[in-house]
Amino acid sequence: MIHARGLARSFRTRRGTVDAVSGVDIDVSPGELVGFLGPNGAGKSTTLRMLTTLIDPTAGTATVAGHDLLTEPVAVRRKIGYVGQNGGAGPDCRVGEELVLQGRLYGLSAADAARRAAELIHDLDLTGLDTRVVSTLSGGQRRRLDIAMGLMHLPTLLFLDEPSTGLDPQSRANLWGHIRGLHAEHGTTLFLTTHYLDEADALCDRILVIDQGRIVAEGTPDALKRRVSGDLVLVGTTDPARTAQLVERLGTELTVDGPSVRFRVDDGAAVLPGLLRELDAAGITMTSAEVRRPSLDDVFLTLTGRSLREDAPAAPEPVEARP
Ligand SMILES: Nc1ncnc2c1ncn2[C@@H]1O[C@H](COP(=O)(O)OP(=O)(O)OP(=O)(O)O)[C@@H](O)[C@H]1O
Repeated sequence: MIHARGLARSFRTRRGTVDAVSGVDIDVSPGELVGFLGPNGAGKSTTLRMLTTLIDPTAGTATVAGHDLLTEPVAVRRKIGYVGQNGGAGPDCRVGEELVLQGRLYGLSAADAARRAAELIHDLDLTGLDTRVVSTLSGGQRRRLDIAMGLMHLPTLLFLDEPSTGLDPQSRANLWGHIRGLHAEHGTTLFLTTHYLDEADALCDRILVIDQGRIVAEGTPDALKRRVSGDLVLVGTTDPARTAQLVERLGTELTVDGPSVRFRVDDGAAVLPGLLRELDAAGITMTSAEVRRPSLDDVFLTLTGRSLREDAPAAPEPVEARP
């Protein structure tokens, strides 16, 4: 669905040239839900704007939805939907009219546009809002309208630029539900940018991590987490000093903190039963046990030497768990 090779974009500014994107390769298969994760200024929006034909690359090639980005930009635009950070709906327009107009702009007949608008109003939980003026919608409703507009012409590929930025936790969770629903029900290929780790983790089948214009990692959320050196195991026992001696050969980064012993191993769940038996044999009681899988933030830290959270705005909390 997307095949990009060496895609790059630089901008000339008064202070010199900014290499916003420095040659990225991207492959997205039909039906995937791919997240493009990176801190502020990493190059996410610039990449998205190139892939959606809004700006030309300075180097590289790409096919998007089966068409060449450089030689067939109009065909690309017909096949894709794009929901930018600021949305496309005019503040003074009415929800239903705006959707129908969008459909008409993409060549749908008046009847087809009205039918499609009604479907999307239902699918994106905008029922009862079709005569409302856009500026009176809540942030979550507005974002869902933006997505509906991006879907009016039945694109096979939808680009979403930071879909949940600015939304409260409830609206975010609700929007994620809708995005998952669209993906599951219609098989729409989705490519979204985010600087929220929890969003990438909760929504995406696969994540590309971009930093300073380059893709620094790629994989499923779980596979990326496995790239960090193993699970963190925390066990509480009645004799932490002797416990530490027993676990010394099991893992690395061993620390004792009060009754708790922490260490890192490849597979925390696999070592716990054996450890429990050894502690039992030594007359030591295990009072608690916890295995912590690495977070995507740990991945980013391992890859770049700095925390993603240092750059990214804090995500609203709390958020729903992945179903
Ligand atoms: N039109 C432009 N002129 C000059 N520099 C630009 C322009 N657009 C983007 N840049 C620069 O390119 C780099 C990448 O910007 P981009 O907007 O792609 O990052 P991003 O990952 O989307 O960030 P954010 O999460 O803040 O939206 C930044 O250093 C930015 O300042």
